[in-house]
Amino acid sequence: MEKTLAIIKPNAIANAEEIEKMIIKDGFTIVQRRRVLLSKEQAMEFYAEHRDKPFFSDLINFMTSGPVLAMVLSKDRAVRAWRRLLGPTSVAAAIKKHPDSIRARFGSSDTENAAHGSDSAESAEREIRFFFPDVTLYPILSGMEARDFVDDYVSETLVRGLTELCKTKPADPVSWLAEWLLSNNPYQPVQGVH
Ligand SMILES: Nc1ncnc2c1ncn2[C@@H]1O[C@H](COP(=O)(O)OP(=O)(O)OP(=O)(O)O)[C@@H](O)[C@H]1O
Repeated sequence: MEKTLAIIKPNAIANAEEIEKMIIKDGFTIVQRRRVLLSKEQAMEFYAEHRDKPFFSDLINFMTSGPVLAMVLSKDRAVRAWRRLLGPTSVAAAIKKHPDSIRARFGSSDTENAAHGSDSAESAEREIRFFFPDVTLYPILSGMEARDFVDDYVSETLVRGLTELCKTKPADPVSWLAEWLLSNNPYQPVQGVH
């Protein structure tokens, strides 16, 4: 499944719930979500390619004027599908040509156009890293591949954890097991020594 980055911009954050419903209805899975207030430096880095455009300072002021909701969306051809649901950059064009699109419904001007979407798979990867540095971008395994992965990397540790759980009998077994698995994961990332 392809992934893309969606941002609900400050002028549409009050409509985030309704926009999320549109996203789900369109068949996307929301893999990650994070509400953040961008600093000017972060917004300038994110929109660096537009640094010489006349609308750049308005864009930076707008994007830092309130919280944004960043989401990783997953679906077959997610980049293209999300941009279709967004509608054109210009809100006037969106209202005219795609009145059901997110920008037509929730945008208020060419800058305050409600939401963002990555423009290619490459941009999506970079932009997802920007907001979610820890996210796994590898495809989610299914079927035999998933079973092999569980056999090779999960079962042994999980059985050890469940055995300890039975011995310990904690009040909240789910949280206890989650903590135990985090502390006993044999595949923890190793910190390099520089
Ligand atoms: N002509 C313009 N006047 C004012 N603001 C603009 C204009 N063109 C773009 N912007 C603002 O800059 C953002 C980035 O522009 P870009 O050309 O990358 O559009 P986009 O790819 O449709 O939008 P986004 O990158 O936010 O998904 C736009 O979403 C909009 O907020």
